[in-house]
Amino acid sequence: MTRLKVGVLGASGYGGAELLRRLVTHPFVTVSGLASRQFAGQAVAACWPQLAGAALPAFEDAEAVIAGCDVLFCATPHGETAPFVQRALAAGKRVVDLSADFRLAPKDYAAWYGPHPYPEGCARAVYGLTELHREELRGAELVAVPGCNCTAGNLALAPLALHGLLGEHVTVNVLTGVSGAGRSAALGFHFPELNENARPYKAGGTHRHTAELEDTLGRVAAFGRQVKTRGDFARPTVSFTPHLVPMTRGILATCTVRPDPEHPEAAGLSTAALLERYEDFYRGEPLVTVQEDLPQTKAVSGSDRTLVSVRYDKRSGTVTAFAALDNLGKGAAGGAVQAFNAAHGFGETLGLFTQGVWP
Ligand SMILES: NC(=O)C1=CN([C@@H]2O[C@H](COP(=O)(O)OP(=O)(O)OC[C@H]3O[C@@H](n4cnc5c(N)ncnc54)[C@H](OP(=O)(O)O)[C@@H]3O)[C@@H](O)[C@H]2O)C=CC1
Ligand SMILES: CC(=O)N[C@@H](CCC(=O)OP(=O)(O)O)C(=O)O
Repeated sequence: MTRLKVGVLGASGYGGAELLRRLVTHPFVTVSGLASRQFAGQAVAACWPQLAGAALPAFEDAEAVIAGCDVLFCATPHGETAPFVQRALAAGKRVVDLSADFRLAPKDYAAWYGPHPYPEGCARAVYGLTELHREELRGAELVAVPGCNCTAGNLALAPLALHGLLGEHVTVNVLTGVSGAGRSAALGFHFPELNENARPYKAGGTHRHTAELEDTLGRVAAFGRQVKTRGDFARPTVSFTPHLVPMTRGILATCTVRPDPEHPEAAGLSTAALLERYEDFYRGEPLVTVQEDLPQTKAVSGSDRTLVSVRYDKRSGTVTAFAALDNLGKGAAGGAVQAFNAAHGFGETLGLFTQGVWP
């Protein structure tokens, strides 16, 4: 099979670096270009010591990267990315976008981000959570890779959504590593401010990932296991609170719901019964492991796996679902390469890391 020429925008950022670490090992990919404004003209090692010696071209400007590729990965900030995507699609390229620019319908994007820079593009995008959109991803010209917090929360809760067990209100709390804020994060992300510290942020229903959580859970409740990106469906209300904790990588999502006591399955709920439903839901998934042990972030660090578990609290009638993933792995670059593989009919784990590193 001929190799696809793949270009990466935002290659000097954390998401970009993790894309390169995966794409250099992919048997059906040649990395044809890397873009950075800060490092244009320099070798990759000038920016990334961990990639010194890898078979990668020097950084150049974004337009040259777009012109030279078959498939473009965008690891650039939301709002800045849509114009690149528009130009790449117009030039007949396929796009895998790690930013938030094509995840939501234009009216929802406007509510959380402001006016959409290229609203027509949204209709061409497939949401890149492969476990739920695998069929729809095949042949997709534009993949909108989910956010890291949403990947964790939605993988934790999707089996409950399928069974109608979300109840009236969904609470999603995440602990997130600092690399989630990107390499260019500002004051407040420096070591002295983070070390020995844990702090919530964007609380009170203000985090832009709330819309993505509600979208995905609504889709699963409405359409079942293989869902469509667009369409009419009711959304649950999600209360989402992220917490920044002093670790480099990782997301741990802890999600609590109270199923309707009148629901036909409510009387038979137990942890064992829930784990069985989760195992059914994720059976055969190469990158999601359902386990009885409670997930922890170190077990997925450096990998593209997600660990999921669930508990029933009989006393309060609540279900708590957990997911752990690496925000730069399954939560960004790993999820992106998995969706790229699904879109192109490649083996889904090509280029990916199915095991983590420990310690
Ligand atoms: N970090 C994470 O855990 C996750 C990140 N994402 C998303 O992935 C994308 C990248 O995030 P991350 O790698 O963390 O961010 P970083 O801040 O680490 O990197 C951002 C990259 O974008 C480039 N860039 C910034 N502004 C522009 C611009 N106007 N035009 C062209 N290039 C630009 C920068 O390169 P230079 O300045 O050299 O040009 C840099 O390479 C974002 O959309 C983010 O939301 C998604 C899931 C998880
Ligand atoms: C620690 C931290 O700040 N995390 C970021 C993660 C954002 C992210 O990467 O998600 P997108 O792809 O949607 O931008 C946040 O919570 O906003």
